[in-house]
Amino acid sequence: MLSVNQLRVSYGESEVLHGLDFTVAPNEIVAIMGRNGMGKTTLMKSLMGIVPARSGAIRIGDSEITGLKSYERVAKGVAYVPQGRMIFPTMTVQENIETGLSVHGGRSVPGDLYELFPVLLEMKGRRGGNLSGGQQQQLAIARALATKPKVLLLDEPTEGIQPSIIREMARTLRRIRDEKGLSIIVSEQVLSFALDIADRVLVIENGEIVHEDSRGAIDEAKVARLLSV
Ligand SMILES: Nc1ncnc2c1ncn2[C@@H]1O[C@H](COP(=O)(O)OP(=O)(O)OP(=O)(O)O)[C@@H](O)[C@H]1O
Repeated sequence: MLSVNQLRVSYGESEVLHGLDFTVAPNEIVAIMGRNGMGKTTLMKSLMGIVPARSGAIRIGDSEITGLKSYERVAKGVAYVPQGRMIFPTMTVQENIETGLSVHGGRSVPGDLYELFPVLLEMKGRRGGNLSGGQQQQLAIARALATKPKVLLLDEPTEGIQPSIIREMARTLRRIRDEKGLSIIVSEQVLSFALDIADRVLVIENGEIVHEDSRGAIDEAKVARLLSV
């Protein structure tokens, strides 16, 4: 569904991603792991069109999206849950989700979103800023799903979230993948969460993919070593 070829990204003269190659299939969850500063957020932002690619190609199916603006990528089926969630704090839960509907001209929040996240139904009239961190993360995921994506990008979704909620989030993401057949890319530093959800783990170090394992054959010790300083 998503393919990335020789993707290079720079900030000014400083190249941060040095020619990444990977694909993500429909129904597949890929975890991009790596220590702080290794380029995970930059990769997410470049897939979303927030930072430009210096060279290389990003495709959704056969359609190249490398030069497209972010909103055009959303229309092509890419959705993004940024690090820190970035929900709209003064808008209600329902209004936050509705911002995602406009992409396809929908008016009301589809029931299946509230089915995935019952807590959001309970709180639909509350301001986003008054929700807990875990609830805001669910809201950010619901808002992304409202755009009916083919590829869902999540940047460090577990950051600042308590362990019981992280386990629930893992279950929900697997359910979303199974029910909607999405490709999910999640950047992560928490190994237990990645092992819980990922069909494949890629480890990024200094802007290059240095290790790749598939579910069932994940070399936990090696990945843990790459994640430790
Ligand atoms: N706007 C920017 N201008 C210049 N350099 C940047 C910018 N954003 C990030 N960088 C640099 O790019 C490199 C990769 O950063 P990035 O944020 O992608 O890493 P990360 O793996 O997501 O880390 P974290 O886990 O802390 O979010 C780092 O060396 C960082 O200092």
